[in-house]
Amino acid sequence: MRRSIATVCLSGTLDDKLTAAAAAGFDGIELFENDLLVSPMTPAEVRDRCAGLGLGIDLYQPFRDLDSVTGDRFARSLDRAERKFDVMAALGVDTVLVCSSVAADAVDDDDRAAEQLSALAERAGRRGMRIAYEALAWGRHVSTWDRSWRIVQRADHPALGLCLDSFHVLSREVSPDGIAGITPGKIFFLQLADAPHLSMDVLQWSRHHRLFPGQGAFDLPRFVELVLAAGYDGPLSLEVFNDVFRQSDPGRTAIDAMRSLIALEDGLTTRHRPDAPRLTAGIRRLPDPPELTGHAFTEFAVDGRSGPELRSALRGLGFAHTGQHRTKPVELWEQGAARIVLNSAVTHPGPAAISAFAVASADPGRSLARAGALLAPAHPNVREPGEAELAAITAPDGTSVFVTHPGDDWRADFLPTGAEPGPGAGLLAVDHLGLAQPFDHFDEAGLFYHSVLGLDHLATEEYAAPYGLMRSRAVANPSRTVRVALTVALLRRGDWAPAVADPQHVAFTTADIIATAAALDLPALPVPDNYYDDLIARFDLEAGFVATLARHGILYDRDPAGHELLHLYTPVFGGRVFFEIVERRPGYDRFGEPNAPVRMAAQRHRRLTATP
Ligand SMILES: O=C(O)c1ccc(O)c(O)c1
Ligand SMILES: [Mg+2]
Repeated sequence: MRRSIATVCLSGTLDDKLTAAAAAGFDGIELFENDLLVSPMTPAEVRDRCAGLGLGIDLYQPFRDLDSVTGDRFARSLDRAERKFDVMAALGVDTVLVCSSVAADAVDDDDRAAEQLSALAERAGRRGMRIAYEALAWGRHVSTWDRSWRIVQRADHPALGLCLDSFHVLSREVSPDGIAGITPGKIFFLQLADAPHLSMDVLQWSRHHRLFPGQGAFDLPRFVELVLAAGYDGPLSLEVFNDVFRQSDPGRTAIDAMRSLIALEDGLTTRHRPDAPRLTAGIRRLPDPPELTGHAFTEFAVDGRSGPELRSALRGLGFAHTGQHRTKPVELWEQGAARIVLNSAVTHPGPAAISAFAVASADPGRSLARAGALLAPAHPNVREPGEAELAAITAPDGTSVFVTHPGDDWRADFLPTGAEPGPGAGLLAVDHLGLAQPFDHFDEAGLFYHSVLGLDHLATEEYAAPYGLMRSRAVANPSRTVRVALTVALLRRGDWAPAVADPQHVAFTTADIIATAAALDLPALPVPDNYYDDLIARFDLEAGFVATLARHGILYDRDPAGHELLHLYTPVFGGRVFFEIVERRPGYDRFGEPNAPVRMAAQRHRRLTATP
């Protein structure tokens, strides 16, 4: 199907927006009137510019407050419309979006609205144009899709149809099911936007918090299937009002937008409905995401200062330095199936950082083909002759994501040091990575990991930490052998809050955290007694058990179904990274989020009191 994007989704001048939309591969745009008004280009120049970029203009929008007004005002609206039809003719666009009236004096009368829309459609039709009528969720009287459809039916004019906007439909209580029964050909335009669940005024929700499909809480695949069931075969067009996107590099936003549409289309075809072949005739499919079998390795970039600190931390955790890269200053450290790579070939010295991680895929070629189809940038791989071919993509925060074979052929690039990975402290494998994200790319990152690697979104959690509100959203594969917890500070202002609010970490699993804790040779993280007092109160735990936890600085969480997590954190090393050790009791599928503020305060406290 045709893929389009409203200019209002993108930042910059009209020319910036068109260039970005074209570069991301869109077929067309919805031209938002304001973008034309502020542009020095004439409508004919805009038409030529779009044509030169291979973009069609699929919709002109919006025309406001036409319907339901009283006599005089309506006559003026018709004159105003004729002028806009002139502009549309020069632009070469044949459909205009008319949104339901928000005017204080709008009349609550479907017959009158139908009559007026029909009169407008008559004028549009004479010029070969069409009116797409959209019920704004905050329309004065017409605020639901079903009411706008009743009015369009009543008007019964061939040049009048509906514009359905997923935000307006799904933000209201009215069920969307009836959309499948709309007369074929009467949906003139489809606008797509996702949004998080928020309990707030619907206009504010729409104007500030819309997201691209797959980034919010709406069931867009189902919505699109209903629209396709009604015979719609026009563009899938994104219309996302979002405060961050309005200020972000439009080239990047347009790629994020295109990725969301590609993933949405792909999600449609995988729904097994009896009428699926007919519904999805024009839909493009991606290679299915292959099964991921685990974290292969995690790479830290270190420099002369952070490197020694991390080496000593890994030793304290029971890791052994088992391999040295054949050609690069890169070390392999191992314990059980947990592998850490320390890369000293950093170009920008600074705090240690998770620069890359590798996941093992049942079919790396197919994983990468899918990533490419979803516009994931390929990571340039500098490889010497004879070295393993390690393909990688770059995640939105710049982290490289390698996709390896389950057989670990990448290890051939490391010469054994002779050190054997002994039992260490009982660490078995990587449980998850904690990757702090820049605020502006948090939603993009969630969609990236979900669509590119086929990781499912787990619940989003928010918690109040000492230096600000944090949001965490984890993604994981179905077998939970790959988990990534994305976190973000919901606001970053001034320089009071220390950068320690944004560290990254690797969490390892153990089968017995008390034995592991006893075997560690690391500085402890001071967990306050207040925390343990509260544990007893909150969870009704045995005092003796809690005393054991306290002795080792182990934290505890229990989900509502009674599944338990025991975990401990290390201090921050190398300026920006720390480790976690988890003992997940069967059934626990979270990340101990309630304990994150305790960890942050303790890490901060230790920084202030520890001698370097
Ligand atoms: O917020 C608005 O005004 C507005 C305008 C046009 C649309 O298509 C829409 O969904 C919202
Ligand atoms: Mg809309």
